[in-house]
Amino acid sequence: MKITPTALAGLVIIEPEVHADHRGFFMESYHAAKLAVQWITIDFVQDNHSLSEEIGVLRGLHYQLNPQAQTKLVRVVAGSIYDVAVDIRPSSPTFGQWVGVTLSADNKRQLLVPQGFAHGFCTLEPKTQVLYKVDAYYSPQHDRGIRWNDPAIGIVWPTTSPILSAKDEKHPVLRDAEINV
Ligand SMILES: Cc1cn([C@H]2C[C@H](O)[C@@H](COP(=O)(O)OP(=O)(O)O[C@H]3O[C@@H](C)C(=O)[C@@H](O)[C@H]3O)O2)c(=O)[nH]c1=O
Repeated sequence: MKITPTALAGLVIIEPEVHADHRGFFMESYHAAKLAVQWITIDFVQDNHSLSEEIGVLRGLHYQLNPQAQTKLVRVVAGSIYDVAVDIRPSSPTFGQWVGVTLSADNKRQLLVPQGFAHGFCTLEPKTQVLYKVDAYYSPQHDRGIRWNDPAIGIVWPTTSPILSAKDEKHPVLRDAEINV
């Protein structure tokens, strides 16, 4: 398992070891003890799975307020996404900065998004399926969003006209968002 830090503290890319043979491949997609060796210990409690039918489906930018803030371990099992995390930790020296990584069924990369980040992704292929583990249960009362195209954040998405949910069309910009994470 290879762990690569990003420019944002705590946000890391994880690449599992892939064992390929004539049948296909095998990999440990999650291994608590191997992550613990790298000082990453998380008690995941919920697994999520989404399917996006079209290219250009954008889900985000999402987070939950305390005490239901979530760490997310994101991976793709069909298709590919441009996966984005924005640092919204109020006291962080990188507050408001973002990182984007391509995750695909082929590259098998995972993005570990810590609590204190807003998260979103845009599909790069039709019929893309995303799996992610979270360490706090979904809580609609704590669920919040930030506008995907907040100019102050300046994310360079793969499309300027994404397919959005009704909810994601209405989020405030970061400056107006509630962020007691
Ligand atoms: C996130 C979530 C949603 N739901 C329900 C609520 C709603 O009826 C339906 C669809 O929810 P949403 O529109 O919020 O789904 P979606 O836009 O896919 O939300 C997800 O986006 C990505 C980027 C994340 O980071 C996730 O944490 C999550 O916020 O599923 C659950 O039952 N449990 C959950 O954990």
